[in-house]
Amino acid sequence: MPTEHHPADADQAVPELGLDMIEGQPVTGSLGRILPEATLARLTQYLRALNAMQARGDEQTSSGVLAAEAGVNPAILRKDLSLLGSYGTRGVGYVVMELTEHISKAMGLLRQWRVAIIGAGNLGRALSGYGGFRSRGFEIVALLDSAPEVVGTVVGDLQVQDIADMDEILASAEVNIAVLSVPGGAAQDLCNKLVERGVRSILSFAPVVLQVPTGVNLRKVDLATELQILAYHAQNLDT
Ligand SMILES: NC(=O)c1ccc[n+]([C@@H]2O[C@H](COP(=O)([O-])OP(=O)(O)OC[C@H]3O[C@@H](n4cnc5c(N)ncnc54)[C@H](O)[C@@H]3O)[C@@H](O)[C@H]2O)c1
Repeated sequence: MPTEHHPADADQAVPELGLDMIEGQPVTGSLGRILPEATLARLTQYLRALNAMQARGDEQTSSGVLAAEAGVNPAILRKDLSLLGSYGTRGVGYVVMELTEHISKAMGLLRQWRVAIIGAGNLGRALSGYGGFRSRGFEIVALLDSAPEVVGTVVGDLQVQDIADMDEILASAEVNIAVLSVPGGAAQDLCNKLVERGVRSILSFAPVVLQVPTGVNLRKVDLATELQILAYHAQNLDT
């Protein structure tokens, strides 16, 4: 079992953690390496578990407890945290607040991200009405649509704006992340326009493959794919 050091000790042992999050660029670890996608996904699980610990007043935790609450193997957790230059202390473990801040900093979550949702249909309206983004550092600052009957309607504290005014809206609202919740046929054109206007982080729900140039981060959410994978596993359980 690897020795664990307190994060405060780690700061002394590793004076320059080298954590950096450049807008639109992948997160890099203590050695300046890009963190693996799987590690990034697990870091969000650690944060969720740490937030739950904070909510119930736990001040310290161990890699074993954190791993169990995050649903991850403890050895993998220690390896992930070592990529951030973060170490606990054997017998003491991690200070919950410090580790939360450490992971949040590495992931670029100590700043507020300004999100525009393009497409104010069923999905766009549901997303913009969800209160859980703001507390995690993502503020929905604009909701845009092209349909005349949708533009001007109100969702929560946002009024749907006309996509024709996208340029001014992106600039004035200082948008740095865009969410595409439009039909597949409209997605690539909108994606191109967003990139042309300097948006370098795009999350798409559209059921199409989108092309973006180097330097733009595109992520896709596809519940249908997840369901199909579940169906495959369910079928194997039945046989
Ligand atoms: N990835 C997933 O898991 C998932 C789940 C549900 C829906 N979807 C996809 O998300 C998208 C939205 O689904 P929905 O149910 O909200 O559809 P919807 O028809 O209710 O809403 C789409 C909205 O996009 C607007 N729109 C169309 N073209 C536009 C353009 N060029 N500019 C701006 N707005 C435009 C429409 O006016 C409409 O309000 C669809 O592509 C759907 O397939 C994905």
